[in-house]
Amino acid sequence: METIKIKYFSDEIEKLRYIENKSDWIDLRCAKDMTVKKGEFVLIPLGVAMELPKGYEALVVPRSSTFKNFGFLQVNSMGVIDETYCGDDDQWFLPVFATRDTQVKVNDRICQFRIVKHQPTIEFKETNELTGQNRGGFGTTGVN
Ligand SMILES: O=c1ccn([C@H]2C[C@H](O)[C@@H](COP(=O)(O)OP(=O)(O)OP(=O)(O)O)O2)c(=O)[nH]1
Repeated sequence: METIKIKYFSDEIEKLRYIENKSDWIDLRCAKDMTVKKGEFVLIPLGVAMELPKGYEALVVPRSSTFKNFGFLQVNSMGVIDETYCGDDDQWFLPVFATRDTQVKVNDRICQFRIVKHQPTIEFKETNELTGQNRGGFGTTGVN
């Protein structure tokens, strides 16, 4: 069990909950009503800032239903919340592109996150030749 210190920027959103036995990804909510025009890029405030456990970062992705419900595409594909993003004003945001005129309401569940451990320290060692077997190049295994 890990503990996350969390600050809410809105009284109108429900508190985050870890739900057991379903999916361990945790839903995040939109912190204000927003009307967005087709073709616009906006940062959706998620109404929370957190101090992640030491040695962890958080990954933010859309819910499966986000595109169907709102027509939003997450422009960075996956948000990475660094452990150092832990200040009092460090609210989490979801950067999105609206593919149609749309509305999102305060407290709507818009995306989800989980925490993951940092990768180990990595040293790059340059070589002129790799000894592994070639796979045939990018995208060569076909569709079946
Ligand atoms: O979808 C996202 C991605 C990032 N962040 C916050 C947390 C993260 O720690 C910080 C910086 O993100 P990142 O390092 O990916 O962005 P950058 O473009 O490299 O900006 P910076 O110069 O602030 O590092 O912004 C979000 O709130 N939502």
